[in-house]
Amino acid sequence: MTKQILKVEHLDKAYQNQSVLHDINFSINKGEVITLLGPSGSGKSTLIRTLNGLENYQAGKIFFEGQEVVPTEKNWQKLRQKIGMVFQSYDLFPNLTVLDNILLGPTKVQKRNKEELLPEVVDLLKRVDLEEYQNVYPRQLSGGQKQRTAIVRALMLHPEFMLFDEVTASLDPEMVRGVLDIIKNLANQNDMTMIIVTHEMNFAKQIADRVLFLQDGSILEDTNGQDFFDHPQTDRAQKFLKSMDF
Ligand SMILES: Nc1ncnc2c1ncn2[C@@H]1O[C@H](COP(=O)(O)OP(=O)(O)OP(=O)(O)O)[C@@H](O)[C@H]1O
Repeated sequence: MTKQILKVEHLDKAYQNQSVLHDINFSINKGEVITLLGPSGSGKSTLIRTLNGLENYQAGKIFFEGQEVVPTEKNWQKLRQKIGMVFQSYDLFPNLTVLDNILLGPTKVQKRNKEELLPEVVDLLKRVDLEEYQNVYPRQLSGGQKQRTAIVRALMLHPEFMLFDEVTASLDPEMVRGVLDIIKNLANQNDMTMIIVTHEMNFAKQIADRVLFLQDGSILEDTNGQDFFDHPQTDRAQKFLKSMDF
């Protein structure tokens, strides 16, 4: 049976007096990959951050695995053990090595011990080609390496659901592919559920089971990935794809 991971109902969000998300409704099932597309300022980052409790909202409901999320900081903290998030800025601690950055969450939040965690960290670092960098500090890494470290850090908490917010936006072009390949591998393995904000249209087309297209804070299209790229229904989405040279 298909398991619904997340459902959003009638979500409204404003910053001060500026309304940025209006009546957002969608759901995502286990193993599904959604890409969130839309012009700059359409509300993509705000929406994805709201799903992880990093932004408050004024109206609407969010359900995680069938249960309504009562939006208190304590509840979000608990949920963030199940919902991993990787941002455009890597947010690594500069005074901690790669290894210690990765171990911080599982040791502090989940109270697991370092020795027990090490084989898993090493395995994940191997998978992202960073095995040699365990004892290096973030300032000694390239942007792509930092981003791959941030992804491993998120995966160590064994999330059921991953949110990626423009993770390649600040990377040099030659670093982008490595990071996108890791996300693609994750999507193909483990039945990982994902919502991805990206400006990389080829990647979005390859990975998206579904596309949510946002415009001015509203979902204009919620459609199967292939259909969105082959036959966008709205003029606005057609124009958007053209503007992205797609
Ligand atoms: N912290 C904030 N305070 C006030 N307004 C904000 C804040 N963050 C975003 N906004 C506004 O909310 C709207 C949506 O911004 P958001 O960053 O979610 O869009 P986006 O689709 O992710 O854009 P981009 O593709 O450029 O990253 C914009 O008008 C933006 O100026």
